[in-house]
Amino acid sequence: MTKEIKVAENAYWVGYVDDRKVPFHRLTLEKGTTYNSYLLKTEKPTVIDTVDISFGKIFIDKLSEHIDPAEIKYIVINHVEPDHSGGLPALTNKAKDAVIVTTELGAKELKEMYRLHDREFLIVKDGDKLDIGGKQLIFFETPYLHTEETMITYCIEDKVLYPCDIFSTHVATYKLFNDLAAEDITEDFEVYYQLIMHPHRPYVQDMIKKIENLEIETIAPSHGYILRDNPQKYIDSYDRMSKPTNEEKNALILYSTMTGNTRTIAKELREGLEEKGIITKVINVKKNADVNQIKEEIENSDLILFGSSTRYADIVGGIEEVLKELAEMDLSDKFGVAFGSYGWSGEAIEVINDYLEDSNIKVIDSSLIIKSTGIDDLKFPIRVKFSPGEIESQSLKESAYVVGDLLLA
Ligand SMILES: Cc1cc2nc3c(=O)[nH]c(=O)nc-3n(C[C@H](O)[C@H](O)[C@H](O)COP(=O)(O)O)c2cc1C
Repeated sequence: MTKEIKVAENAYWVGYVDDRKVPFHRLTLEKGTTYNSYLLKTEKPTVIDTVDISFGKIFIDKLSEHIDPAEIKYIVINHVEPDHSGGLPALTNKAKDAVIVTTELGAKELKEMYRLHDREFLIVKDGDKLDIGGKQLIFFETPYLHTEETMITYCIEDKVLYPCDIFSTHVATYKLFNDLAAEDITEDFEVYYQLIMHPHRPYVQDMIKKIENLEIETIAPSHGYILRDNPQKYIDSYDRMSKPTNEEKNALILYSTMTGNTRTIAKELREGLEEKGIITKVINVKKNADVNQIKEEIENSDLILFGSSTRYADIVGGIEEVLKELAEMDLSDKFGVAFGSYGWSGEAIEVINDYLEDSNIKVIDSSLIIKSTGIDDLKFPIRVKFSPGEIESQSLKESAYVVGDLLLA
């Protein structure tokens, strides 16, 4: 039995300290990590997040030092990734009647991941409250921090924020409170932010707005240190690191069209990029366009989006004349994206992508987006059948946001 770690009155850490060199997001966590789970021992005992999927049994043993797991009434899952929800199969096995509290998307994903279709779920939205008998919890949706379904939990009576991955550090230690740390934790804290949160920094700003009126005495995240000494310092640090930079970024959208559908795509992409603060220029590249002038525009841009519709399996307008030049240019510091409207096969988009691949531009494709952001429902190159409808327009905006974030990272 390890020493009791108490976060607040009747609130205990029931996590696991993983002192291996932990493989994580294609990195190795040299200092290991912890999976922080918390037990609120109220009239309706509640567990907030669990541990990595490899440590289900140890987790139940740890929890059993405080309570018979069968007594658990609520299991709050802030974030479905298996390093936090992985103890759920072991816990639900013991806590037969516990209700799982999470977001709508979280519930959908958990049911699939752990075959929990028969379990009772309580779906919560931004600002919803839950009385757990002696303490009240409030939930806030914090999408993309770190994945789309994520939320955070605040305990009103204890003034403790349980933000899951947000405000975490990767370090294996039983001295879990920041004031007990043997060394300055700033670097570990900031490195974690840069790796996990920074690609989603507009959402960090949204999250900070949601918590700014909460009285927070302790931040109890899901990895590493529990921040009870000056928690505001860490919120301010996230605010500072996630603020948009003044460094100007330029995008160029080049397209060719027959009837205007690809122009509409270009317009949606431009609007999305501009919402991200990226200065965006759009050029309709007609036959006999001035290729040298367009090359100059490319040189001055950080991101170039090349679009064409498909006509008899081929590219339209004058854009291919520009594409032919790319292999001879140094584009190694630039990102490139292919897009276009099509009817049934859309070869032009793929041929554009081939031109990009044959140059040294950094081609944004689905693989790169998944690896850098974890987002898998936006497809690159960007393909739209005929004219974009409402759903496609929204998706184009989101694609622009993701590309914009990549550019600003
Ligand atoms: C003459 C002609 C040929 C076309 N050939 C193809 C084709 O080979 N493959 C395809 O996917 N779509 C084909 N389309 C459909 C267009 O790509 C589609 O209508 C697209 O939305 C047009 O976009 P735009 O307005 O930007 O030119 C063809 C359309 C026309 C008028």
